[in-house]
Amino acid sequence: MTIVSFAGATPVGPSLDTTDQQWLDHIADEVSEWGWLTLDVSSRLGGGLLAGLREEVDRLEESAAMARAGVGRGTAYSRDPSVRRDRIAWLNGETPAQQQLFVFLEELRVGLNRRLFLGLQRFEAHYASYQPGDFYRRHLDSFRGRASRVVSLVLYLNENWQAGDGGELQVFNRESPDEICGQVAPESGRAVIFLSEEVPHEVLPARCRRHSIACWFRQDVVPVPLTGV
Ligand SMILES: O=C(O)CCC(=O)C(=O)O
Ligand SMILES: [Fe+2]
Repeated sequence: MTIVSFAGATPVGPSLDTTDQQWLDHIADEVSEWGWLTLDVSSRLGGGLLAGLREEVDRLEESAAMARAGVGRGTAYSRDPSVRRDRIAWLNGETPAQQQLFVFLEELRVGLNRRLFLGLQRFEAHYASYQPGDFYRRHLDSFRGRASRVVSLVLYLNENWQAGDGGELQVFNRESPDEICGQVAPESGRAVIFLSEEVPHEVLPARCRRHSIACWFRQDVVPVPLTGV
């Protein structure tokens, strides 16, 4: 697995205009109030970039470059198909589409740090592909106190997703985790942002092929070794 860092390469913060600042204010407010939010990022990313990312994941899938995803890390890592069934490919930031996406993610990293003092150092991102019947059972993206994944962002890439196509992201209340507080359809250009350690979530079984990019903003510069911890 390749974990890609992209920290500090583009000095985007000071050049953002008022609209960008208000947009970042809104994200930070919702994250601190509720722990999560959904956003339409299609106009920010542009149809060309979304199409470019879609083409990349299609190509990766066709060339069998996507591998079954696992859960946990170190000795706790397992590929348990009763928990998750998607296939993934890590982004390396080398293609023009990925570079453009990384500029956007970097803006968010800096913007969230300025507003919420989260100390986010870098991000990592992978494409995910769910085939009909695939799901990802309820989970948190990070264990509290590991200072690893702190903020999660999922960007959906599916055009013309219909109500019966399944594959919604079901989000649970961070205060009372049995309470469902939202269902997000994985439509192209929609993103969901949430606190990795706090907000339980699950991907309901998809009935059509479902593509997304999952990103995590992390507090560590390099992963902390798990042995002896
Ligand atoms: O694709 C989604 O909606 C969420 C995926 C997810 O929870 C994960 O990869 O950790
Ligand atoms: Fe997750």
